[in-house]
Amino acid sequence: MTRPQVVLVGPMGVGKSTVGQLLAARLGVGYRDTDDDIVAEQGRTIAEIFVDEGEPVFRAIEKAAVRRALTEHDGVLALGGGSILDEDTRALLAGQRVVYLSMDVEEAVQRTGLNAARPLLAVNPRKQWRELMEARRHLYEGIATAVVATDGRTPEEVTQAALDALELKEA
Ligand SMILES: Nc1ncnc2c1ncn2[C@@H]1O[C@H](COP(=O)(O)OP(=O)(O)OP(=O)(O)O)[C@@H](O)[C@H]1O
Ligand SMILES: O=C(O)C1=C[C@@H](O)[C@@H](O)[C@H](O)C1
Ligand SMILES: [Mg+2]
Repeated sequence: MTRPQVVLVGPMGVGKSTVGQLLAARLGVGYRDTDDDIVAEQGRTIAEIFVDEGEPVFRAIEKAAVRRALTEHDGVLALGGGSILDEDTRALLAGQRVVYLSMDVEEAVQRTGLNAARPLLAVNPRKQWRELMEARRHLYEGIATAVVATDGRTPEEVTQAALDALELKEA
């Protein structure tokens, strides 16, 4: 069994995939993303899983995917934005190096826009994002080793801030 060097959490569109890949390159390790794992394993998009089977089934698939990735991957791991809703998943994250990437609502709307690939933001992105964050902010903060604000920062600046916050050295 192994464990990731860094786990990235945060809401949809905050830059987990973008920053995760930059961080992995800087650390000289691999990058993995549980949303990508789910799409590969299921052979369909996340939006399709939500439409075909509903959110509870997606969450069960996600929980298994996160558990697997946390024990298999030793690089940078980005989790789906809602994965921290699960209590068992939060327990697995205790003791790991977890970075919460944060942003405010205006930045969120700019980054996610009206992107139909994000089923939870499909109707009224600004209102839905605010509601999601009211329910989740304390969960992200509760499991984070470090909180890195991404507003007004380039992906490279966010990556540097994460390395600094974790006091990690580059490869
Ligand atoms: N620091 C940043 N500044 C500006 N734009 C950014 C930044 N980081 C990411 N982006 C842009 O925001 C969008 C979402 O980024 P990304 O896909 O990395 O987020 P994510 O957290 O992985 O989202 P998802 O929840 O869909 O997995 C992309 O278009 C990306 O280019
Ligand atoms: O925040 C969420 O609940 C989600 C985030 C994405 O990463 C995907 O896992 C999916 O769109 C759900
Ligand atoms: Mg992503």
